[in-house]
Amino acid sequence: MAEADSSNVGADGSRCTPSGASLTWNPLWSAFRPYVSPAQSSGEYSPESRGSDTNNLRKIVKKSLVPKVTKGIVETFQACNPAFRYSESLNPKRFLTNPSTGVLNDGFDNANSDLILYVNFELVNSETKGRYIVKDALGQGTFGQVAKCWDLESNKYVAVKIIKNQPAYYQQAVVEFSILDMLNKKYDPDDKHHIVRILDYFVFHRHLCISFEMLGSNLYELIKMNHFKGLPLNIVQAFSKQILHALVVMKDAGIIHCDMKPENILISTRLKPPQIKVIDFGSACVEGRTVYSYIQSRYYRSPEVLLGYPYTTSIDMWSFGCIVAELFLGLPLFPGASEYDLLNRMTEILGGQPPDSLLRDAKNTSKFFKHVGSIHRSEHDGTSKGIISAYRILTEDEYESRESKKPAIGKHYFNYVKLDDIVANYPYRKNLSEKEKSKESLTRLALVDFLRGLVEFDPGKRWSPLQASGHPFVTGDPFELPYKPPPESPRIPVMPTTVTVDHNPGGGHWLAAGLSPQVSSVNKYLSQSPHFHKVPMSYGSSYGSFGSHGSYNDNTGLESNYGSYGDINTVHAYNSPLGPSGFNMHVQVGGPFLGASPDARQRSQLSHGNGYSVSPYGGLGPMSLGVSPSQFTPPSSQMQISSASPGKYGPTSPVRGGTRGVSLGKAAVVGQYNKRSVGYPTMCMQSYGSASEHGQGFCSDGMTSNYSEAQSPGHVGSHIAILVGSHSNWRQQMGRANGSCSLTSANLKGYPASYMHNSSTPSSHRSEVSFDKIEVSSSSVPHPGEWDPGYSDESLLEEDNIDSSSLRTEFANCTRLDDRSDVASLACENNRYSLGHNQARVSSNFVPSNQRTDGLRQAYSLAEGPSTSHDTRGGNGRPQFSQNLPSRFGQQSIHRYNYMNPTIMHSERNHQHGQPAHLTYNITDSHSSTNATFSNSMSWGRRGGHPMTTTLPMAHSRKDYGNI
Ligand SMILES: Nc1ncnc2c1ncn2[C@@H]1O[C@H](COP(=O)(O)OP(=O)(O)OP(=O)(O)O)[C@@H](O)[C@H]1O
Repeated sequence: MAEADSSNVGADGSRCTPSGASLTWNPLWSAFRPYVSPAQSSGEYSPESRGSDTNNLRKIVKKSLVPKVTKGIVETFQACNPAFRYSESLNPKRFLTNPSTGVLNDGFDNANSDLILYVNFELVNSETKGRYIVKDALGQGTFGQVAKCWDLESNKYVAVKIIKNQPAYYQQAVVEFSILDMLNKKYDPDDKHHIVRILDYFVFHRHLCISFEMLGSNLYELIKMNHFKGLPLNIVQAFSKQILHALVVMKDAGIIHCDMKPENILISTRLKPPQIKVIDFGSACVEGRTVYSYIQSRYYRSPEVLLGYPYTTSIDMWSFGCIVAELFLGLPLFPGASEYDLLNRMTEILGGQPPDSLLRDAKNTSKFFKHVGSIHRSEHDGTSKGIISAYRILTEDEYESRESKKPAIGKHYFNYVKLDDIVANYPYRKNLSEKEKSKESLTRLALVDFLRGLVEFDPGKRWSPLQASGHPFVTGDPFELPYKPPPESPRIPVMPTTVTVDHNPGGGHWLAAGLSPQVSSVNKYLSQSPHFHKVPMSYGSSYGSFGSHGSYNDNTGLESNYGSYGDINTVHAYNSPLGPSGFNMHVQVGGPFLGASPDARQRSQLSHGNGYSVSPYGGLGPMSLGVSPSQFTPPSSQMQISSASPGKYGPTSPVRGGTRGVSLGKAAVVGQYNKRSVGYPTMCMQSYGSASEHGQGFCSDGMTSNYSEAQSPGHVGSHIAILVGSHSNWRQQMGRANGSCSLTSANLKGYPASYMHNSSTPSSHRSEVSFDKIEVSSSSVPHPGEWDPGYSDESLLEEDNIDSSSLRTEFANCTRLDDRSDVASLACENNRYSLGHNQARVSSNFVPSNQRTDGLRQAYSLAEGPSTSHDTRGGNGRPQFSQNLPSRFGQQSIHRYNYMNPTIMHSERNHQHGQPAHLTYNITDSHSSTNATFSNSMSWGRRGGHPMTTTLPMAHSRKDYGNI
């Protein structure tokens, strides 16, 4: 606008007024000359057009400066220069991946084998032509990245997990996908069981991408937003019920999640009323085929896992109990700084210890217990009766002398020791009438009883999800103690062959559980596949140990094979003539061949190979399902995560790291500490979305009685059934595991075949991976709306719908936020939420739900107290509170559009320093109590007078690697 139009320049070079009057050149005039519309300057000016020009001008002028130069910048430019054209391609890129220098995969990947993402980057499913526009980062971990993407087909946001471009990560993702796909399709087709949905998957530039439904905040964030004061009981009840739904399905399918914790339960805001969903099946395994002994995040780790005892789906119930307690208390029930500390807390708080039968057989018993030889009355039981046991937990000194190191002991945050007292004396919300308090006290009784059935030392007595679902705390029925759960089918005996793999760096388990990356004799049909590639004999040392029947990998090309895997396993693969591309493959672990399809005309038998996966190209490669990526990483390439440097590869949480040592991303990179529990699941793989979905029995548990169910009904498509046909009782749900899932060639076009074959990670690749200097894009990156013309208000709104206000929408329809009383009340009656008033309050002043704002950070650090930064548990500080450091999720400080009003959680509760209100089971009015408590009278908000120290446990930094 400042530049003079050429039409205003006179023939002599002097400036003219619009009317043509010649002027001596005067820059001031040129800068402030009256506006001349294009029509005027082109001579098409007429008095009639003047009005519209002026209106147009007014439109621009009317807007305040900020919108004009921000979201209206294109319009402004065009007003200044009609010839201006906006071109998105000329935009500077806002990178979401760090580092963002392309050094691998033709420049598409950074040094960590992560696809370099930036805002508006397009992911394309080459098969379906589906396009996903990357809008933001949701998470970053060792597995890869999770990006918030706009799905152009559905016009919705989705969360796309983009796996690192490495075989091990790929394989791990296949396991996650396979398990989840089976759960989605076969066990929860109507999406009623609170398990995250998989929407799509594809390979893009050699990266496996899995698209999930977009979810919001997780329960840890929710607790955090409530300043770790715990949630109202009715919310705890509602969430418990929903989580149980998921657990029922998982148990039904024989799937052990292995990493249940608040962080892995996300709130779905699209559903009304808001619901929670369980995510992260990256550690899941199949019951009866458990392999890894080192699983679960520490705070949520069950006694049997801790002690090295065979485990079942009941370990998830233990974790669930811990989650429920944490939802109510706001702090972890067992924030053990070490396993010893964890066990000690369990025995103190619960007043008991694992049964002798467990202690007798668990492999780690001697690490924590002393065998006193005769019946012993435990000191840890506060009751007069004591525990009769031949084992006694070690004292700290004993532990130290036995382990040659002091056990890390964390702080105690509760003013009471016993579970009953902790719950009973937890501060009540303020403004509760006496009547309401007495109602809540009865509900608390129900809660304690509920928790006791979950955090039960004896896995055999621990309630199943179904049994727990009937508890009055969940149903809202009158509570009568003690709750006697209906008998459930006999507990699944853990098969004697269940293997636990040491997490011993020396003895490692590179080849443990999963399936051999190499199988010497390859089924001819496999080898005939144009996409089948024999795995190059390039494996380095294989440290797997499994079974006792000799070397698992009998491939001659293997170098040091330190482990044995048990060659009792037999793999049958056959070609079904009924399916044009039908490969039916059954992997047996011992026992006769079962579940054979009658149409199997040709069959070959593979020995020593119990691990197969589906080649993306349609063939079956000797890849392991549930194989730990680490298995393919020779010791030489082991990587360790510095506890002090939790970068994005650090544990996502203090507890998280504790868990797994696991998997790929997570554990794989931890190298020798890898302890992923994936094993080779009895899993059915089937073409995603193919007609073969109807297949029954391909996921038979391999028992003879399931033979008939293992018949192929003649569907078309690739069926890959991996049967773990054990003689021993594998699980109760005979023949129920008819789910099937697969990643097939058709769906994975473009993925390097070699990745499907358990080939070892090329050393060159490995050497390129640096796990210790990864930083991710930080919250310092400007909001896309600040600079990205492609960013629209609609996208902002869309995001708001997702989890802006994480709770705004999440609970928009169910919360009653009372500003005046500073209590956000949630109306929730047996999962029925009622729309509250004063929603406006939650619509402002949002705080990023997945990113600490100053406010939150401040609040958090206040709670932490000065000592926490010196807390050495896990050796981790709280870098995630730093804006540019990874969050506790082991990911970047995520810049998200979702904001949440922290104040909604700020309601106060009465400070209660009174006498311990010991729980009593003498309920005189039990009938009314529970129901009443679940009525909509519950307030949402923190409790004042938190009985715990204001110093938060280090736990909340979630930086405890838990590998002690
Ligand atoms: N469906 C989803 N909707 C929204 N966010 C998601 C979704 N799935 C995952 N995320 C985000 O991505 C993060 C990582 O996802 P996920 O937990 O599945 O991977 P992970 O392998 O467990 O990662 P980590 O290394 O953090 O354990 C989650 O913590 C969450 O913040």
